[in-house]
Amino acid sequence: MIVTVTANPSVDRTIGLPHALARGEVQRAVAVTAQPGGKGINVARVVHGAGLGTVAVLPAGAADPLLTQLAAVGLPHRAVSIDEPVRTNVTLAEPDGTTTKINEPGAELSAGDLARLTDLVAEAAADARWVALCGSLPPGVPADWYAEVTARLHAGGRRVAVDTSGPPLLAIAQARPDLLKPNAFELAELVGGDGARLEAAAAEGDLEPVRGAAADLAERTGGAVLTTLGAAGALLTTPEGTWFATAPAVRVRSTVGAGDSSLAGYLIARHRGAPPEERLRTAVAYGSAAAALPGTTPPLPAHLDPAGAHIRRLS
Ligand SMILES: Nc1ncnc2c1ncn2[C@@H]1O[C@H](COP(=O)(O)OP(=O)(O)O)[C@@H](O)[C@H]1O
Ligand SMILES: O=P(O)(O)OC[C@H]1O[C@](O)(COP(=O)(O)O)[C@@H](O)[C@@H]1O
Repeated sequence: MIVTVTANPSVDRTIGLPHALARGEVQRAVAVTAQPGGKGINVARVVHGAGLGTVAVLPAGAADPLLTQLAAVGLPHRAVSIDEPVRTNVTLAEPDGTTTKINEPGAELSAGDLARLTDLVAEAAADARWVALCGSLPPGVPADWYAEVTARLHAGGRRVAVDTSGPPLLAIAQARPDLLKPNAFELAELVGGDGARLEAAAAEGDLEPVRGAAADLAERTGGAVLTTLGAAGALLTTPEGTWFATAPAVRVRSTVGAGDSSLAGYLIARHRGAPPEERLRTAVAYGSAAAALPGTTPPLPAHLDPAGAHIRRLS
């Protein structure tokens, strides 16, 4: 069982444009979709699609459209009821696959909401092997909440994966999560440097900058670090070794949910007892399959091209 936590869920509204985005001009959308979103929800949908047990934990009012959407897609979930509506995050999708995301701050959680969410996470995690804490934190939630929840889950013998950014990411390393999933920009936030340069160097075959940065981070957390590098692939750093994988070539339609799908792929393979290099292969296969699908559509096993990922051991 893999439990996911999304303190700041969303309804993802994807607006398809017929041409490249033209700032300051009127453009007509060619397609508009609304899908359940938020990082933990996306991870849980991929895990569910792979046939593994999962529960997504989140805050949302009983009549919120997000819960209707989750019921419609059949995702097992448990929600703490809140008063404010769940946010809407907008993606502008251009024909060449360029995606521009505008994420709202999210529904504020009161101290009582947060206490109930924290208790629900502990309760849902009772049967879990892994708990994935995913995404930004909404207003009202302190930046060290993931660190606090991680300590509580560790005390109960659970393994914890974290995918976040900004202040909650800076606060998590000292809680020693078992797995961190930064992208190149988040890795640079944590250890310094320039994320775009890390990704560009990796795309040109120079893996040393990202290898060194991820090794620094892994030393601080003591756990594994899965650094995703967009079209350049991903790097897995563990106490047993470091591996790089190229991403399978795909026609990109929407990269929204690609990183979440990578994390889900890693956890699916880990849950099945796969060795590190196969976990990495599964992660990039899921990430690239997500990038080839529209909006926030979660990839299924049938969408994967694991042979399209080439794995190299670096150390
Ligand atoms: N343009 C792309 N072509 C192929 N695969 C991609 C592309 N962009 C992302 N991916 C896949 O999705 C994974 C996660 O992407 P990334 O952009 O690093 O994550 P995040 O969404 O967290 O920023 C990558 O490791 C890769 O497998
Ligand atoms: O919590 P954040 O950082 O605002 O991100 C939430 C957004 O990210 C997503 O989870 C997609 O994430 P990735 O593209 O990084 O996989 C969307 O579903 C959601 O709208």
